[in-house]
Amino acid sequence: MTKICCIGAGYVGGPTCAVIAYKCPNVQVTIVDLNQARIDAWNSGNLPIYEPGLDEVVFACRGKNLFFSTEVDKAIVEADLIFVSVNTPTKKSGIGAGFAADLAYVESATRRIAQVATSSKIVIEKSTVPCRTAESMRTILEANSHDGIRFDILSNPEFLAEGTAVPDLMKPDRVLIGSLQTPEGIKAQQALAAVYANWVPKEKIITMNLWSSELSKLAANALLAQRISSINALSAICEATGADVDEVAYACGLDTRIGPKFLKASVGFGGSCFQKDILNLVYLSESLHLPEVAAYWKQVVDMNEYQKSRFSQRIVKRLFNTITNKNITVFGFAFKKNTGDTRESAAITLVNYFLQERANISIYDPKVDDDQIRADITELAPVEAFEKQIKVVHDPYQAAKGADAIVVLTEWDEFKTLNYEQIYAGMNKPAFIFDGRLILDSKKLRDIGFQVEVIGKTL
Ligand SMILES: NC(=O)c1ccc[n+]([C@@H]2O[C@H](COP(=O)([O-])OP(=O)(O)OC[C@H]3O[C@@H](n4cnc5c(N)ncnc54)[C@H](O)[C@@H]3O)[C@@H](O)[C@H]2O)c1
Ligand SMILES: O=c1ccn([C@@H]2O[C@H](COP(=O)(O)OP(=O)(O)O[C@H]3O[C@H](CO)[C@@H](O)[C@H](O)[C@H]3O)[C@@H](O)[C@H]2O)c(=O)[nH]1
Repeated sequence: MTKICCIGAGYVGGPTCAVIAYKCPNVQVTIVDLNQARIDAWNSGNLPIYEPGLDEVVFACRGKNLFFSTEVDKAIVEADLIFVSVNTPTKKSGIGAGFAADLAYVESATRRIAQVATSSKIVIEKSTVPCRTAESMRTILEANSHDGIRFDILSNPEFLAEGTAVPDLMKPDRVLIGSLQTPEGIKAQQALAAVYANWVPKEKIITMNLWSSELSKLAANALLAQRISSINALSAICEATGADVDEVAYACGLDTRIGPKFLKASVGFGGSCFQKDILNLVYLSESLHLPEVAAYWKQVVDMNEYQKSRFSQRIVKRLFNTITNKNITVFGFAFKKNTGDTRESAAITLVNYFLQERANISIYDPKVDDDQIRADITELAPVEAFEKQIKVVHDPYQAAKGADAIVVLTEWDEFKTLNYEQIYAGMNKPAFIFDGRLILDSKKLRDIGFQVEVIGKTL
């Protein structure tokens, strides 16, 4: 029986390897992590991450061919293939701070493999890493190889999006497997391809060289984020001219060369990947002495910051140039719908801005934990300000009671079907609603009596 170990039981390692176990009953999968609480949650009825369809997958195989454990060394020793799926956050200090990826976790997982392995392994880079990281991993592994043990390194970046992780994994657009183009590298590539071939059509399993595979991951995220920044840049022109950004996106998206996806204007992209990976690409470009290339990609992130600040300023301006002591209700704190994840969520930036303007804020999100909201906000603002000015509320109607304005920051479907007559009745007048996700029926809201402001539209 093939044995797979996955180091890192996070948003990627957990769902990815759970789906492998689900689709490959003849493969034994052990997902390990140093974080005991996370592993305990994976072994409980309440999984540590919310993803539609994930419970079914995990509960179907857990205890059969899927295991969660903190026994990292044991799982490494037993495995034939080892996924390294640890976090690679942006460095907060030292060389490259604010841009470069922090590879400390990748390195420590790699060193652990080198230290404890007693047989040859295929080591798979699943984390998103700068181009040529596999070379450093190989150097560490080879320097620590002993007793004729061989390590082959593959790059197998993950393209799942949060909120749709399970369907993305079940039916991926493509699976990339990069390897050194040596006979051993190609053999390792085939071994991993054989695992995916249990459910992914052969033509979607793409093999290529290691560096192309590593760079393709950063490139795909940069191109996706660039589309959002492009439509957001156009949303500013729409607001200034009377054009409607949804109509512009629709018109452009009908061109088959452009396509309709990822052209939804918004308050700005969030999530743990886009900003981190673009900054990583910017750093890589600078390290390669390509300043023009670095500046080009940096602009995608700058435009995203501009969009958040532009929307905040529009809110204050419409609320008669002050929100001090006004009641602002925030609908949605997650970085996108169908996830409880708040990493780099636009809501964090906006709520902090409202705090600085000394507004009273009530926040409603259907999935994000209260503690998470508190942690995100107090990372930037004093705890006293949080205590005094912020309430986390578990009911949208309660959250909007007595509000001067509602600000929609996450595109949760439930926000479309709330009873806005009831909400309007309980708000201060004039009652404002700011749609940062272009999901609400503006006409209906205006008929109720709301003052409605939508990104990329002048109503
Ligand atoms: N979140 C996504 O949607 C997504 C999608 C594609 C790729 N990625 C990439 O995948 C990687 C992982 O992302 P994530 O969101 O799953 O991160 P995460 O923070 O949710 O999970 C990483 C886990 O690795 C564990 N870990 C760190 N070092 C370890 C070690 N030495 N031994 C054992 N466990 C260790 C941490 O405790 C943590 O639980 C990142 O490089 C990210 O860029 C993320
Ligand atoms: O038209 C759009 C599409 C998305 N977003 C926002 O963009 C952010 C990112 O969304 P999405 O890409 O759907 O979620 P992620 O989970 O961050 O997934 C991205 O990042 C992952 C981590 O690298 C990759 O694996 C995925 O392919 C890539 O889509 C969110 O804030 C969305 O609300 C928009 O504003 N407009």
